[in-house]
Amino acid sequence: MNDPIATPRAFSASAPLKGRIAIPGDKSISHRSLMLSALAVGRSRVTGLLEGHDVLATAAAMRAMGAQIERREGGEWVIDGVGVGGLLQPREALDMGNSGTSTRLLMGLVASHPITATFVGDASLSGRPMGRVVDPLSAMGADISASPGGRLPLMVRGLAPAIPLSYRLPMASAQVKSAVLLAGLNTPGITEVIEPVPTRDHSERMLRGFGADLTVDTDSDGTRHIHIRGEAELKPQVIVVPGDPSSAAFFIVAALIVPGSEVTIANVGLNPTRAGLVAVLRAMGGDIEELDRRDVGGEPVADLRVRHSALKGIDVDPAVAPSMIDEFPILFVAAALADGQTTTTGLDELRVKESDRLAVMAAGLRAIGARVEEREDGLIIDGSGGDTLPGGATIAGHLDHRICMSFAVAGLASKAPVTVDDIAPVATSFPNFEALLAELQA
Ligand SMILES: O=C(O)C1=C[C@@H](OP(=O)(O)O)[C@@H](O)[C@H](O)C1
Ligand SMILES: C=C(OP(=O)(O)O)C(=O)O
Repeated sequence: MNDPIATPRAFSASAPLKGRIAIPGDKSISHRSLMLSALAVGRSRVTGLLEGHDVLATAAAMRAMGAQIERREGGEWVIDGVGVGGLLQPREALDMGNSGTSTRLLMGLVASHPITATFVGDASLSGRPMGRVVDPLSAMGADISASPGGRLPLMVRGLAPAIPLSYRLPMASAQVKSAVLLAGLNTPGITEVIEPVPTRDHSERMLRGFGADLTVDTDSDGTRHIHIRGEAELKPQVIVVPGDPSSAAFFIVAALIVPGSEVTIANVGLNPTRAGLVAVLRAMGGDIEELDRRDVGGEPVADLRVRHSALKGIDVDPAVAPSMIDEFPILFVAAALADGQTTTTGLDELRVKESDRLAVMAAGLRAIGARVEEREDGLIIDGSGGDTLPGGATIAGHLDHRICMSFAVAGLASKAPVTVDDIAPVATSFPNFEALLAELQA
């Protein structure tokens, strides 16, 4: 799915960013909208779906397993589901492209259906650990043969009826949680996921919205016990996908670090399990105002007005990490422009994303003149105090959209241009990133 010919792109010191933009739909909610609609009985309609490569990989896979999925003119998606238990054997390998979410959640779905599916992906995805879903899904009875190290390509032979499981998550991962809950959808009895550290809760909200019997009990120490009753019948839904806070993050930081900027980002999802970056940037002195807080599709949403701000370095509490796990690359850029030191810890999970985001961000920021120390589980960054960075380097994006966009934003506050070696990966999550940037620069 990635362009075999690299498309380098240079980003240079920017005039103030001004104006109002709307960012595309939330990637996590878009994946789940397609999967759950494809399992409902009847026709669902989705607007605001993110039409990035990752989500399109999910759409293609659900089609290959029997769902009818169509994009109508005007951007509405219409999905005719097969019903829980009704997924068909795909004829060919499911190409997951660059998408960890597609892979892990779909492995969960296949695990409790009487079908066999092979999962393949690009070079980045093929290096990422799948053992974290192989373990619980095998315990539910799926027969999974993975490549060495628990990697792709791998084959899942589902078991129906599967065996209900009570599973305590060994790492904070919404993908692993969701894989087990989705497997539980077609498993007789109650499947339980025990979540010691809360992660994004879109699966729970949406499963309930589709009519599944799902309950959450929280212990006094915050541990969540999520129960789903299997062999559920899902009812079709009309879904409006809110804007993706992980995409908004790039323009929030861009507006904060480019002098003279004032930008309004419309329709940003602010589910508390996703909104960590806004709180951290405010603690650094960022001027981020919430306008018109409202509810879109069962998720809190607001427009954000962001003005250029003098940022100061802080110690980021590792407890907020799961609520901003994909936003650390762009936070590191903000920290590189702040006054004083920013420390981050507890970020081991960043090493197994589309790239090793700690190593790649540390190397790239150093290459453009920032002062960065890489630790096992985080970065320590001594900021420039608001001065532009030297820039003038070409950054390897390692097939990681968030790395590419982070260095694009860094280029806007650098003396010499910052070149991203291949801009193509941005289309996995944010196809109109460059177009929106150009709008704000016009
Ligand atoms: O469930 C999801 O939609 C996601 C969960 C997170 O991954 P992990 O579960 O690996 O933390 C996140 O990084 C990813 O972009 C999307
Ligand atoms: C980690 C990410 O996605 P995925 O795991 O779905 O590839 C991301 O979008 O930053």
